[in-house]
Amino acid sequence: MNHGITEEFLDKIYKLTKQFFALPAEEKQKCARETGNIQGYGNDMILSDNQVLDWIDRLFLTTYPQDKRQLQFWPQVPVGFSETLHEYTMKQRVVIEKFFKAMARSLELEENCFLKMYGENAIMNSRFNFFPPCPRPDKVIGIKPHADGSAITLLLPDKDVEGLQFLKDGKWYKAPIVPDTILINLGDQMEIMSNGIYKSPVHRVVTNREKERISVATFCVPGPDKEIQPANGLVSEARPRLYKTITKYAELHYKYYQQGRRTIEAALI
Ligand SMILES: O=C(O)CCC(=O)C(=O)O
Ligand SMILES: [Fe+2]
Repeated sequence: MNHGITEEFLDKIYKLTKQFFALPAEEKQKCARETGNIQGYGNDMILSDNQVLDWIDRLFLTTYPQDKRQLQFWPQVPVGFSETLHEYTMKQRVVIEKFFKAMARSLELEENCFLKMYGENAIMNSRFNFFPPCPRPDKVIGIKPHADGSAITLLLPDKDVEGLQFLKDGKWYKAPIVPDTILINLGDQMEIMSNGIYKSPVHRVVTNREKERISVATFCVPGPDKEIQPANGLVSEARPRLYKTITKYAELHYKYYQQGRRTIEAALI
């Protein structure tokens, strides 16, 4: 809320996402991911033999910095998809900057403290998720329990179909549908920068027998050259430093995710 992006614009993203996934398979395959590349269209990635796959189709695109875009994976149809994604990326950048400043102020830190660590050329990856109806929702999960490996994630959950759940004190709680909202989820790298004051919550997506569901998650990730560590102002004798200095956290995160493990454990001192 108060993100300055109109409901009309968000509706356009929802509509284009639905239109993309409704295309015939051969049309979507034009954006298909190639082996060893995370960008493009495909199912859950297979990284090991005994992995339980998520019930999901996805289109994963790096949207920022612009020279990291691999435009061969950006859909030509539905018409307007790529232009709208570019526009959304630029609007999100404004939200991200404001959000990091507000987070720093909330901890009585200099307002650019997180932004400086996060970097000017931080990466944005947008993941368009499609969860088809699933005949065995009791057995199959849409996205298995995980915490995001980003600093923050800007999420557009489906406007009509629930599915996202958060873990708190050992229990799963449904995230309510709140129209016209971008849900900002804190990722592990924000937990590290805040020395554990802000937590990166574990969440999952459950499947559903009758209805398909979509969501659009934009992961905001510090560039690979950036060192991420607890902000100086948040470390004291009373509150010792909890995490190591980390770089390239995102790479570690993919491995841990597929093993159903929490990456943040690797960062603990
Ligand atoms: O589909 C959703 O609502 C959440 C997606 C999610 O957690 C993710 O893509 O990391
Ligand atoms: Fe997530």
